[in-house]
Amino acid sequence: EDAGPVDTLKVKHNYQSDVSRLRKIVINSLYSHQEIFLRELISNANDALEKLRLTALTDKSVWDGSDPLNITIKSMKNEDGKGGCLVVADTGIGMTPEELATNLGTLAKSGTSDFLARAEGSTDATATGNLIGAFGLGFYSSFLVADRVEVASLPPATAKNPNPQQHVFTSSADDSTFEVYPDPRGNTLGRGTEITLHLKPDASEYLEDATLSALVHKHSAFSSSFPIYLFERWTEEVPEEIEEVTPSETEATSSETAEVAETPKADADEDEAIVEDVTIEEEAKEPPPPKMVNVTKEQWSHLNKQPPLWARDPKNVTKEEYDLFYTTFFKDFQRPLAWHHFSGDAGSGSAFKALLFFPSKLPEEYWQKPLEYKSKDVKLMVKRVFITSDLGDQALPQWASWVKVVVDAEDLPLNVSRETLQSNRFMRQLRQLIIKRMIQLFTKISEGDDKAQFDKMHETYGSILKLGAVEDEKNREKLAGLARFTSNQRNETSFDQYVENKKKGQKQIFYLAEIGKKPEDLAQSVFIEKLHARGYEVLLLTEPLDEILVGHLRQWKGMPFQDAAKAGLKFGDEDIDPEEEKEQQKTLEENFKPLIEYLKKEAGDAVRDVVLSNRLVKSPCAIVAETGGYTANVAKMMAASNAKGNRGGILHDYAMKAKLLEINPRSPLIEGLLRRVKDLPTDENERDLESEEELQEVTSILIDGALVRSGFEVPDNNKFFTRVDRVLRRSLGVSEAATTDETVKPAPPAVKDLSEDERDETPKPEEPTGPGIILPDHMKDKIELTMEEIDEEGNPVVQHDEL
Ligand SMILES: Nc1ncnc2c1ncn2[C@@H]1O[C@H](COP(=O)(O)OP(=O)(O)OP(=O)(O)O)[C@@H](O)[C@H]1O
Repeated sequence: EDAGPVDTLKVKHNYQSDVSRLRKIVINSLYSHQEIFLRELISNANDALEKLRLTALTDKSVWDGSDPLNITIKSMKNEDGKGGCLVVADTGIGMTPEELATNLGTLAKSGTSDFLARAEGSTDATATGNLIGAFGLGFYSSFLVADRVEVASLPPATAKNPNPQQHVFTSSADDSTFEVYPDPRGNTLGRGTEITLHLKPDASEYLEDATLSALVHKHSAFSSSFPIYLFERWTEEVPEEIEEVTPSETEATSSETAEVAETPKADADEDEAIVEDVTIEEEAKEPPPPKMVNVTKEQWSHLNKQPPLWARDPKNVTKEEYDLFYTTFFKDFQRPLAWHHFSGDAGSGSAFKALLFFPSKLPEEYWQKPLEYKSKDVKLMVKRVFITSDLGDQALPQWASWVKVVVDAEDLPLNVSRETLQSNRFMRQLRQLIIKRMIQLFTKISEGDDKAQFDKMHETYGSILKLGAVEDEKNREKLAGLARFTSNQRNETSFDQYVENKKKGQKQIFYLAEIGKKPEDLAQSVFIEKLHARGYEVLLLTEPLDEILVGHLRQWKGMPFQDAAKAGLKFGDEDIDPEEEKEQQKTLEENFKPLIEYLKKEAGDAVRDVVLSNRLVKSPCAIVAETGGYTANVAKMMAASNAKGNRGGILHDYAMKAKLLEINPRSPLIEGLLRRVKDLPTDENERDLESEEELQEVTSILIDGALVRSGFEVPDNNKFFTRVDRVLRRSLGVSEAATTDETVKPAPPAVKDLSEDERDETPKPEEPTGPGIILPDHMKDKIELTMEEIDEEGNPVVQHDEL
């Protein structure tokens, strides 16, 4: 075959493998999401127009503002009525042939492999659909509806590329290759990109104007601030009188307006050009009623005529419109949790309108590294023109960096460069302004009646509020006030609610912290036994940031925070009955003095002191950290993070040891121990060493038990269990000297020592040759094995014959 002049210029490329994989997913598993292709193409067209406009800010030769920036959609049915093409075009930045090949032939997006793996692993089409909603398939979604796609593109002339040439990228749905070649039609576009989709037979609905118009309204009404035009044709029946023209004159009329029909002007909606193509259906018959004729009318109709949502009066915007705006503008497939639509002057006279959204879910990448996440969704517009989403030095603090905002300023000069923007007063105020509005929105949800929304807010943003309170000193009080905690009395309480609930005389906010523990388990802790029994509220802090936050706040409304696992706990009513209480305490201390002295000696280094407890009800004892000492929770964090800080230093050692053993004078166990200690003979000659050792052992188990009960680890697990074993034996009356039969069945011989045949043979069940030991045949006459069974006391029971 003779290669035509164009064919010789065609360059064939292979798709990068990721692209092939992606196209496969598109073609095979996304049938039910066909319609998203239009949204994706419009979004790309919008980006290309935005890019052109931004480039033109600094380089007027690219676009001097004279020709319109717009997106057009036109369908063309085949003559035979079967199938046809859909053409989506823009007058944006366009692509060079190299860009056509790289942009459309490779996947440069981060996270693509992850997306592919997830989409390929999923059998659930809806899940894949959601993934795509989140990820955006972009250009490749064309193959959902098209067998073949042609992309003609022409970039603007620049100093570097003074004579750009229009090129075509073409590929079929089932090809693993694509071609790029000069457009045989020449530079027809003027500038921009034109995508022609040769629709699959099952996608012919996208040739219908009504379907296309509905789709644009559904998915793309808010996705572009550039006009989107649809080429519409329809037939009207009109009285014959207007058609007092000959067919040739009609053609002339139509060609006069053809230009308008072909390329919509920027103001096409005011100047709607209608092309009338007339067919005379019937021969003129006499007389009236007037003859009716069918007239085909055509028009570029402006689909997104409404001003952008943020510029409208909030009173006239419906919830559906906010939802739709959010999902299309910020490309999220889930509806937002809440929004705030406001305007103002940023204190500097710069009038602006803004829309702020809380997503209902935060991106995975935010949770993975919240401290490195950079906001990309504060979109700054000037007079409806997108300028930047890079706030540079004025970026939001980490806790707020996920928020999605569009701000449209009226008074900023349109050609502000990004650099001058950074130092602009409005920009400096923008950050505080957004944060203020975010806190207002959180407060509104907190105080509102929508319980479902409130719950969702705490599920999604609970930790964010705490992060904010820790990170953002200026807004600490406000954010901490919004945070909710579980307590021993209710599932959610704020610091304010806690303070309202305080008991008479109570001067401390009680809390107990252990990361990762369930609040209901924490509620069982020894440390809050008495607080709980007496009806005091204790905050149960189980999230990583909780304790840090409490540490930063130190107090709330004048009430200091008190760790229930630490010394210093005061109910606040200790002074109500001072004389009687003090007397009682004195007697108790006097009474328990011998036990306290004994325990101090026995506890050795494990604790710094032993005291009578005022926080225990049922438990015999607990280990309490002193002020400056590590609680079990902190000790665990230190171990987990392998914190080097003071480790090995004097402070660290002090903090590790700064613990008190608190004993409960009303516990029968402690009373029992006291009796035994009191009974110890004081005379050297009367000492009973065995019972002294027993008492030491019991005491040691009690202390270790207190450590465990209080969340610490025992210093030596082996010693602990050896002691427990001994005490168990004693209580069961088993001899302490009795040893355990430690005979075990040895592993069979190594496979490499067996002959070939034996290796393949499946082992036959053998007659037992001894206490459960099976020898392979070839070893039976080589090995002599004697075994003896012993009883508990270690005495032989039966003597087995030799094997
Ligand atoms: N109409 C267009 N005009 C100019 N360039 C385009 C056009 N459509 C696509 N491109 C280029 O091709 C690239 C790939 O497009 P694709 O739709 O696959 O991904 P994307 O637009 O980068 O991502 P996403 O669709 O998720 O926003 C774009 O980044 C852009 O550079």
